[in-house]
Amino acid sequence: MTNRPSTPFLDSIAGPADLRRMNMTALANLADDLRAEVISAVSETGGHLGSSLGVVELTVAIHAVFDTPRDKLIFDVGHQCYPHKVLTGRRDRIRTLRQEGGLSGFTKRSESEYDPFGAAHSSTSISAALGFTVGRDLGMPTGDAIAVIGDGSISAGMAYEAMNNAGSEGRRLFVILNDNEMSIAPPVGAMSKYLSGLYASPLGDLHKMAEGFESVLPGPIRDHARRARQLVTGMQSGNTGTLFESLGFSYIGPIDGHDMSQLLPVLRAAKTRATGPVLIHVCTKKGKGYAPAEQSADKYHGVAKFNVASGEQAKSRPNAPSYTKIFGTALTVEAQHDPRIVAVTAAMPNGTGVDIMGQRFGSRVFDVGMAEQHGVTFAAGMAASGLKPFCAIYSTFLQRGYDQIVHDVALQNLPVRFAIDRAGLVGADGPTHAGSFDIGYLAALPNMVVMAAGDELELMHMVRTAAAYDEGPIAFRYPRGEGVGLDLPERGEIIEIGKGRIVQQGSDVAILSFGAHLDECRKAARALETQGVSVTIADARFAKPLDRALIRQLLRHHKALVTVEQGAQGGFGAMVLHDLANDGLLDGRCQVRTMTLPDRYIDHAAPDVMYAEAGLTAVDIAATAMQAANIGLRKVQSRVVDQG
Ligand SMILES: Cc1ncc(C[n+]2csc(CCOP(=O)(O)OP(=O)(O)O)c2C)c(N)n1
Ligand SMILES: CC(=O)[C@@H](O)[C@H](O)COP(=O)(O)O
Ligand SMILES: [Mg+2]
Repeated sequence: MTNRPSTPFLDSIAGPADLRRMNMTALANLADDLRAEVISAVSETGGHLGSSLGVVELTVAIHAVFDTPRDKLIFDVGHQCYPHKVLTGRRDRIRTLRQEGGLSGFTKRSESEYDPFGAAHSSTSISAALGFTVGRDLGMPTGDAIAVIGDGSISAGMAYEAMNNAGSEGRRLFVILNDNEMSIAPPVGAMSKYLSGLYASPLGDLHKMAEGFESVLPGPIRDHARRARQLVTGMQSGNTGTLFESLGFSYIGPIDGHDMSQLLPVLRAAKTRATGPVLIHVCTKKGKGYAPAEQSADKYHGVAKFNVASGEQAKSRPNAPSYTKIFGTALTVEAQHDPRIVAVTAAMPNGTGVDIMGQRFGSRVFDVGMAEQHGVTFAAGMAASGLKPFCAIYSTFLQRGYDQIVHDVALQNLPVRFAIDRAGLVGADGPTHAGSFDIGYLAALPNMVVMAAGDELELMHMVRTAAAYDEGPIAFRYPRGEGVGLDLPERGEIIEIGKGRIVQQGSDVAILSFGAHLDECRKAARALETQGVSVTIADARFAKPLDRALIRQLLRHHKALVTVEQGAQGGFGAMVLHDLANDGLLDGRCQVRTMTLPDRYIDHAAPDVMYAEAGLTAVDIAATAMQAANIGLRKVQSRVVDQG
């Protein structure tokens, strides 16, 4: 166990109710202890450190002023909730964060009454908070609702939808904008510039304060605020105030989100006076109070385990480059060959690897901010203009832009290329981030071509194939993490649309893999072969259009055909069943089984543990093949385990 910090103030409290009896100095001391505890805990678990450090004082102040859990505190994304979890009865488990059986890395309703709403996908907090205010006003047993949303997350369309509605509803609602001038990368967009302008003036910290709040503020802050507001209002003659006020919110701020002498009176004033929606603009530093984080370009947004003294992170020693890196490099090669190739990311240039292309072709890479819906249709417009857009969005986040894929891309048959990273189970981020559904939701769409890379070489082929394919929309998926360590060429080959490939030829059972579980299928085949079972492995490559000839060939020549995919029911296996059933080929001569993720959500753990929980290991695949072919289940399990 690494040495734990001394945290006397934190040790002295049992929960948020204790904070309401503490004075400002004690609360500031508590915040210092809380920061030390979070740094210590995350050094042992890894996780979203930077965001959590930025809201330590804010979290203490909110719990000190509001009556949580009756008042509902809703964090947007929830990656910054570690201080909140320590304060709300989970300090004893904080070092299980993001580990099998441990605390979630995000807020989660089933984890605590202090987590009234789950998160992880951004920009949902204001909508949820507004929902709680309606509940309150219609007599449900709930108090105030406070949404804490970051400057990155508030740039998403859903946040505006919610503010627009909140402004017209006029209900008492608190939105705290946590503005640290960072998303995962530095923020982009006009909103980011606008927010910077709100506190860039020389009028000191509190140059903008909503009318009516000054009267309940303590002396020095009140006078300073009144003077500042009068100055700003005078300067902006004719302009009633901020964007938020135009949306029907009272606006307070910007205030220093690390200064308890500002946070406490402002939150108390807002709580005392608010009769409608209030937005409190709080300026913070991502990574605050931990030098390695503050000095890092990404502010330690997502870290591995690390040494507290040095900040040095535990380096994973992958045996191969990540799929992400291979994608980014292959895309850059294609961009060299074709000036029409452009790339779109939704605030994740590094996570998707398009930053690699950006280093060479910066003017052809577009970061639209946390705005997947816009990003998809933006790419559709690019395609309609004759460009070749690669829209690189994680599988789970692409869900945010589904109607745009249907309505703006597939229906118009526009050649948008979807590079879908984090396909399948992703590990510590858990079920909110699992890339489970893209196969089904894309293969259902007429005009859509749906591919999945069986390994990193296949990914290179698919990037080149997508670059060359201009007949309509095309998508290719690949998992989080590294490939199997293949030697890779300079550039991939173009593969024939709708054609799969035989990986090895056998005769008893056939395993038809779609995507990167191909390696697990190889392990299953090896185990089966030691038991005298002859196995064909085929890589489908396409869920749409299917390689119907290959599937019929497998069906004709084997006792069993097992499909395997890193996706939910209703995906690749379902497409195969549709095809066979409609040709009357499911006559039992060859038994067909489809292996998918189960119809439930898999809790966070290491990916291999999650796939075991999902029933998708090599042992599971081998056993399914044996059962389907009605071949006695000999000691398959032991062989697979022995081979590892
Ligand atoms: C819909 C969606 N897209 C992308 C992400 C990935 N993501 C997680 S946090 C983050 C940046 C959040 O920035 P901000 O809201 O400013 O919070 P901060 O990290 O600065 O505290 C992004 C892009 C997400 N969680 N949800
Ligand atoms: C909080 C959030 O949604 C992102 O930070 C996400 O955790 C990134 O996932 P990767 O670590 O797979 O890039
Ligand atoms: Mg931010």
